Amino acid sequence: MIRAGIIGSTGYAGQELVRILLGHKDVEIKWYGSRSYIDQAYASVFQNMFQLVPDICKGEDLEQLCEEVDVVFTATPQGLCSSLVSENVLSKVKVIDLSADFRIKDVDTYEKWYGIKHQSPQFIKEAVYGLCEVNREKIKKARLIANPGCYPTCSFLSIYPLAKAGLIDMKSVIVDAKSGTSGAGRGAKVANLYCEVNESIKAYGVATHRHTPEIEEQLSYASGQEAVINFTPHLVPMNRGILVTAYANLVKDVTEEEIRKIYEDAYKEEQFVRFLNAGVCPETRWVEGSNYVDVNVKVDERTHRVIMMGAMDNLVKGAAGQAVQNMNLLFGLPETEGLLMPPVFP
Ligand SMILES: NC(=O)C1=CN([C@@H]2O[C@H](COP(=O)(O)OP(=O)(O)OC[C@H]3O[C@@H](n4cnc5c(N)ncnc54)[C@H](OP(=O)(O)O)[C@@H]3O)[C@@H](O)[C@H]2O)C=CC1
Ligand SMILES: CC(=O)N[C@@H](CCC(=O)OP(=O)(O)O)C(=O)O
Repeated sequence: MIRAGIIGSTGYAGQELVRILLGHKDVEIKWYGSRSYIDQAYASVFQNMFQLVPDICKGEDLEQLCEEVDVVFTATPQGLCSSLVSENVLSKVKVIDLSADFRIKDVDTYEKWYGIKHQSPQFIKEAVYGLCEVNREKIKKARLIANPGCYPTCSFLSIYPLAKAGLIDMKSVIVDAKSGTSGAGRGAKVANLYCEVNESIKAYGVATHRHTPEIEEQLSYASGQEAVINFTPHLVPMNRGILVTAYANLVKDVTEEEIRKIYEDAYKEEQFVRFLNAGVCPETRWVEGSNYVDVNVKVDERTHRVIMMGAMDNLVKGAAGQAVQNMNLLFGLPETEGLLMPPVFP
């Protein structure tokens, strides 16, 4: 059995990790980490875990934790993982960080967009960006995984086949994205109260959202060119889900059929990326609770642009599910272990 510890198990992403790992036949959760609920029963924080989790919450002592487990998930705010990780820790356990601390390779870019000083830049280079569809082989050998952001996962997987094929102008990409409120975490914030979110939809972080450099960096690697995007996230009144609609100028004359073939080839071996039939638009309701990303593409011949669409569950493929997918690769397990639950509907 793989022994797992979760720092931040009392947040939304952490709770989703608990839910998924409880159904994973090769994993035993040994450490339910928290900051505010130390010594309290985990099931008193999340009643859905009543009679399923008898454990008591513990703190975030990573040095102690790494004596007791094989893998540590950090589902904590930006800056925490980088302040805890050390050579000693990495020599003993695998670390999968759900925050952004190790996603961006250039430390100045991280510090500029996140507004905080990086606490352990010496580990940025070795950290592997945990997008399994692209970095599978590197992930298998890693000690430290930077689990991708929710918007970046959905945006990147929607655009990736055309970026890689060199068919779109990488400075013309516009990503319009929408997220349910669980994306903002469980912490109390006025902006996330029911009356503030319900019956309304708004853009936020316009031209300043911290996921912009992450998406640009990954698209640059995929295309071999510098990607510069406009990224606009929106908050929508639903619990879970991310929807991406991305636009780009085509740089060659290609037919819809040719483009569909590129997507089919890119994703035919991918268990968790579902390339939909022509004309079917991805919807968050068809992926909720699952590790699937649904994508589709449409050429607008009139404007010579292409529209790339994606939908996924921000807490599963956008966070905990992707983290478990990474863990499976790190421990030589089938990548899909514990992750084949079908989407929930209605
Ligand atoms: N929500 C989402 O859709 C996604 C989230 N992520 C990332 O996952 C991480 C967690 O996000 P999310 O679950 O939404 O956030 P939440 O606010 O819901 O949860 C944060 C968790 O971190 C714990 N925590 C906060 N500060 C500390 C600290 N100083 N020491 C130890 N533990 C601490 C909290 O403990 P306590 O409850 O005891 O206060 C809680 O368990 C973030 O980095 C986020 O960017 C990534 C992709 C998607
Ligand atoms: C709706 C909402 O507020 N979403 C969050 C992003 C989700 C998240 O937690 O960020 P990471 O994926 O980088 O970890 C935000 O915009 O800041």
